[in-house]
Amino acid sequence: MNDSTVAVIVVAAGSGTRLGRPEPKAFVPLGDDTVLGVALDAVLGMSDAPYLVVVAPDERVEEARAIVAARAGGASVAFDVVAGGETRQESVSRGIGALPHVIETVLVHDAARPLTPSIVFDEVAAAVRARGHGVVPGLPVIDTIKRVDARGRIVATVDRSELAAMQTPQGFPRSALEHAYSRAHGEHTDDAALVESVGMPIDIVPGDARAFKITVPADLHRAEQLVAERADTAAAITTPAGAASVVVPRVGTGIDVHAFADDAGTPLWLAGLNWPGERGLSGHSDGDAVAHAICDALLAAAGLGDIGGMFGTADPRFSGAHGEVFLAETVRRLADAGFRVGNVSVQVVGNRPKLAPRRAEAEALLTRVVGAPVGVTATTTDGLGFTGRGEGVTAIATALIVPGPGQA
Ligand SMILES: Nc1ccn([C@@H]2O[C@H](COP(=O)(O)OP(=O)(O)OP(=O)(O)O)[C@@H](O)[C@H]2O)c(=O)n1
Ligand SMILES: C[C@](O)(CO)[C@H](O)COP(=O)(O)O
Repeated sequence: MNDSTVAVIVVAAGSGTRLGRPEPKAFVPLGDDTVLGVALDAVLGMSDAPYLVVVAPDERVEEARAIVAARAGGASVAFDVVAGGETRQESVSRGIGALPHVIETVLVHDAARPLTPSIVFDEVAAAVRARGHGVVPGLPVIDTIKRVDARGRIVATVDRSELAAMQTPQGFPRSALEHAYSRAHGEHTDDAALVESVGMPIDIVPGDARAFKITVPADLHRAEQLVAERADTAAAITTPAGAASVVVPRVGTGIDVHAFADDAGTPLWLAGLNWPGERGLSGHSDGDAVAHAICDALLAAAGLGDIGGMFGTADPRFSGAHGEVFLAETVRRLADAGFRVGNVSVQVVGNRPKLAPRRAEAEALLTRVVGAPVGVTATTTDGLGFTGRGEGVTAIATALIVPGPGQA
């Protein structure tokens, strides 16, 4: 058995009213499994197996125990299953009550977010241990948000740069979580809100688009598609029949360089974002080297040429055009050619802008436009070369794409 001091409480006791299925949401089929089963696989994929507490509807505790035992036994993971309460908060509270004494770090996770990658659990647990206080994954808010009155009339537009959409797993030192649960008043929709309410600090780390919550039928449909894609990939790689028709992914590389503009008033657009206060890049379009490098990597992988060949270098229709325009069209052309994007990794080389504070925002925006995970990293060249002298920016992208039937 594991001797971890980390526990994950998986809350699965909700009824799933908004999903509108006869069975509670965690027991709804997902692929050849259930929502709960898929969520547990993600937890059990952590690099160090945690202690597991599953909180199930009162009448489904034994069914949940069988689902957990089938997996946790093989993984030598110690676990408990307890009955939940009327609200999520009550269910979490009952999960906390089932923690063994040795546990020091607690992650609370919604079973309703079954496709959360295991690495998110690892990162949240590591961050809680390193910082000694609460850590929750969040994504930047992409839509414009309005405050609305009871009549449905807009009262104000909220500054979304101050907002983040909360996901789970939400991690806390055990002592902080227990303290907050023993002191908090009223009902809170997540554990961070409850811990905040007693004045304890919580940090946000980047969430993951795959950690979306299954709330309404469209979410379940999206999860089913992702699970089916995962199963197809696994079958292609692991089964003898699949080996004969294995789908070979393709990779492509793209590099783009733009000089900083002479005019200090030129706005900077990079990674799809506007960077107020930073000098812009020169170019026929908006000079977004990150978006352009990604386009080249995608086009190269698909054998569709490059961004210059596709959009020209002086077409007046693209004068000042934002990177999103080129990216969206590139992805569309790939789809027409029978490819879908697996993932993209792009590195920015330059002194400015400092990417780290807005990395999550850039990744979320690019991920949305590309329709697949986009990771963004940044580095400097220790003062060497044109990037080191602060004369411009380089971006280097690698894209992995998957051919559809007939393309392999
Ligand atoms: N009494 C409750 C309510 C919710 N949850 C869990 O909290 C997570 C987030 O809740 P939500 O997605 O809102 O689930 P439901 O309450 O089931 O959905 P609905 O509000 O549509 O009924 C889910 O994993 C759910 O199982 C729980 O354990 N106990
Ligand atoms: C915990 C949570 O998933 C964070 O986003 C969310 O608050 C719970 O969902 P609900 O729909 O508010 O119950």
